Amino acid sequence: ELYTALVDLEELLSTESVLINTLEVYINEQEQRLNLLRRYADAYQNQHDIASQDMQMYVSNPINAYLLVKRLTTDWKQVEALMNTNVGKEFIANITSYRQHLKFPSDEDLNGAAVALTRLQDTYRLDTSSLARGELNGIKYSSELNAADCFELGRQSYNNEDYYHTQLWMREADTRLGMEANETVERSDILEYLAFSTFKQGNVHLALDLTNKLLDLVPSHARALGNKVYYEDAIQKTNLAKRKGDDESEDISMEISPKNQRDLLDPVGRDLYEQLCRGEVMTPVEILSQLKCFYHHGDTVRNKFTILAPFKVEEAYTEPRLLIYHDVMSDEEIATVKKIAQPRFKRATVQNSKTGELETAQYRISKSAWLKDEEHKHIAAVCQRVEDMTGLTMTTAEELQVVNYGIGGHYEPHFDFARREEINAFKSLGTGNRIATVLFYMSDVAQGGATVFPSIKTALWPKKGTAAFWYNLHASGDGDRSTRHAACPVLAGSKWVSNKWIHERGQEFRRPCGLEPTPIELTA
Ligand SMILES: O=C(O)CCC(=O)C(=O)O
Ligand SMILES: [Fe+2]
Repeated sequence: ELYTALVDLEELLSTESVLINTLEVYINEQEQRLNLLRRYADAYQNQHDIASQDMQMYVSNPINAYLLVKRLTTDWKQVEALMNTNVGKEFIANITSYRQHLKFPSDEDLNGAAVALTRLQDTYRLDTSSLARGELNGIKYSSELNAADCFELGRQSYNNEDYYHTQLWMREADTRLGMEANETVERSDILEYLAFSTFKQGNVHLALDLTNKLLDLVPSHARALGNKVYYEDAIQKTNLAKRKGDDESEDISMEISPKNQRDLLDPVGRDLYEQLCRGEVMTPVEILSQLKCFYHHGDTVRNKFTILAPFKVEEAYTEPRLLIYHDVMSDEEIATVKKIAQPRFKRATVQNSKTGELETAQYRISKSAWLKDEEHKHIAAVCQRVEDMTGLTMTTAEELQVVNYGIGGHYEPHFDFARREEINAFKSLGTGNRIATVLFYMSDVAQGGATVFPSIKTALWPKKGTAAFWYNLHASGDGDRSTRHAACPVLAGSKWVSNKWIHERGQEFRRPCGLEPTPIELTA
């Protein structure tokens, strides 16, 4: 699961460089072998030409006779031996041993990376051709995809039964193939996937057209012949049914699959979420006009430092009160946190609300690790800072969770607090629910990666060193459902955040009334 964090992908580049070296050495050895064989062949040809001029004369010379026999016995044995040398075997054995100590991606990684690309494509409305040209929102970042690369994206989508993206990428593969001097994929393979995914998307006529095109290329294509009959049959039945005026059987076997699996989930909510991620929806002006910036001194008795250097706080929303603290994590602290977290990264899990089990899920793609205060003075300092910022006790807070998002990494809308219906959540901790969240941004993100709150139409854009703060619970202890939030997919760059989740126990006299007006929850 390397694709889930960008830091892991970096290691793949060292794997690649080892492989490139190995391949170079292999090619050299093969070339040497072939050169030697070439020399043998030339020598044979040379002698043979001489012999051909006058064969009788040639063999009547005892030296020639000897040489001829020699060439076809011991010499030829050497040629055979050379032809037989399996240089590759040794190299393959080497590569197999690399697999034990170098990072290699798996087929699952390939699928994950492909799904991530299609997710970015949907969320940020990227058109397939621009993406294939290596452009993200008009900015050219990477190399282009060739027809075979596009074909593979289509094939991965197909394997995930995502026929919408199969169609998009197979069409792009076809377009790109038309421009290729050295074709990287067979057109018939593209057409086969394209026809079938078109059928799956409900367009039998087009599926038939495409199948006919495929049969023009490969008349004996067995599956295409079978499908052609099947599609023609389906069309005929539909026509027949139409003539009979029998509405019910109109769409025989034409199951129309949704755009993709995720569109099955609450389309309105998804739309708003994606608009926020794209920066198309912003906090309503009537809220914006109420927002202020201020200095916050915190507990100046305990921490005199904040008298001189108070926290710079910016309100991002009123109710729930969303606060942005500027410059609350130094570059040095960030470097420490990243360094300690990286070797411990594990794919982030989510709690199954029915079984209580932790499991991985497509809707949360990142890697994370937990850091204890004792591990480094910088980690302890960050924890103390959260106490100074919020006035809440850290004695019942969770350890610092550090997160890195990989290609298309994201976390779909969720609550940080446990809902009543959820089994097990936080029970074992004995510290109550997650009363508040502090989310530190430990990197800037080139494109995408906002934290968005759909219920309040607000997006926070990552800025290195800042932190967001909000209460997840009303003063009553009930969850504040308007704090539902998500991490948008990262489009370009690497996103690092860390979370400090603060719990209820110990806050009885701490939650400052002044800082947080708490309306009575009406909607729980
Ligand atoms: O990364 C983000 O922007 C939000 C992360 C988040 O919501 C979480 O980890 O609970
Ligand atoms: Fe969250």
